[in-house]
Amino acid sequence: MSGTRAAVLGAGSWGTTFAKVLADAGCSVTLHARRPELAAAITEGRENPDYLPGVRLPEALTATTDAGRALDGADVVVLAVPSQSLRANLQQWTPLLPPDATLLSLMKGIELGSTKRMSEVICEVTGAGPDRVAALSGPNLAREIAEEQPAATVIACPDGDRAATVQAACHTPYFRPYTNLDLVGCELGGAVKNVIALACGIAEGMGFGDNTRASLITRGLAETARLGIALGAEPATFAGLAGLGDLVATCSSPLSRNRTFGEKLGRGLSLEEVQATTRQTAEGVKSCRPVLDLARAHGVDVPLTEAVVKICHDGVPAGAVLKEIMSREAKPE
Ligand SMILES: NC(=O)c1ccc[n+]([C@@H]2O[C@H](COP(=O)([O-])OP(=O)(O)OC[C@H]3O[C@@H](n4cnc5c(N)ncnc54)[C@H](O)[C@@H]3O)[C@@H](O)[C@H]2O)c1
Ligand SMILES: O=P(O)(O)OC[C@H](O)CO
Repeated sequence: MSGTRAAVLGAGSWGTTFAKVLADAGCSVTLHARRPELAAAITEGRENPDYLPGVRLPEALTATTDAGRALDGADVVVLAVPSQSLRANLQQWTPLLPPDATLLSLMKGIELGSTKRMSEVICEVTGAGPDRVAALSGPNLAREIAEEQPAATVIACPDGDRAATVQAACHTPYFRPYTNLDLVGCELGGAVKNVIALACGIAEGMGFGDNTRASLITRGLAETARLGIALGAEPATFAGLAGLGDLVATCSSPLSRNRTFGEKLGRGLSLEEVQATTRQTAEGVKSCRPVLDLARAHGVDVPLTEAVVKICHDGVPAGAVLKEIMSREAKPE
């Protein structure tokens, strides 16, 4: 869709990859990076060596450390920073936002403390109405998409026309976006799958195989849908790309940061030891707590999320949590 101007704020794995998708779809794209050396490597070297080494970035994509320059005249503003830093980042960017631009969240997390979804944080900080805010979510491991391996995704927005405009702006021969009006369900699917991927990684690290993973995926989907429905989501969303699709990809792929993080915990490393091994974002580590808080506030049972919180934050050994979860009261499926 030639003529669309996009600003992508956050030059990590997914921000850079999605900036490439937009450029490949015909948009003119400016990517905001925090470090000048990274902005220069992207604009002059056509590569993001820190997050996507070896991937050639298109000519229609430039990078800058100047947020005002990136946002000037943007039709679509894409937010691609870690969920827990969105509020602070947005407070700086809000005065620079073009008044009618669509605000598109790529983030998959729930805010600590407030238990807000990312679109709720965006509306609160920027004052934008909910019809101006969209979220993109689906089975989208950045590296695979940067390599142009075919994948599908969902653009969720309560305003269907706006969702369709974003869909057209990022549709390429390797990236196929669908629209969905269920913003709550799509955002929740993306946030909770990271918690379940941690559980799958922990199981992998403990030496368990495919039956365990399939059981976690299936019961993880059940608790995601229970919570989502309590929050007003459409049940069908959880059978779609932003639900089951993303859950399967993230829980199965060695490329997933959440699954990899869990695997190291399952092998016996402490949270701090695992954190020291990566600079990339494993959103489920922080989001598991607000997901549990949200579930408790709505009287929803989320045993796998509770188990992940215990292992990550309460120092309970994975073996003890496993025994507890397997001996829960037997019940119908
Ligand atoms: N990587 C993927 O495959 C993928 C796919 C779909 C969705 N997501 C989601 O997209 C969001 C961004 O993920 P990512 O993979 O690009 O993360 P990343 O860790 O690769 O990059 C994060 C980016 O945010 C910037 N940033 C700005 N403020 C920051 C702060 N205060 N602290 C730390 N970094 C800050 C960093 O400089 C970096 O450029 C996450 O919510 C993630 O769940 C990621
Ligand atoms: O690497 P992860 O675990 O953050 O997962 C990346 C994407 O969300 C997969 O869709």
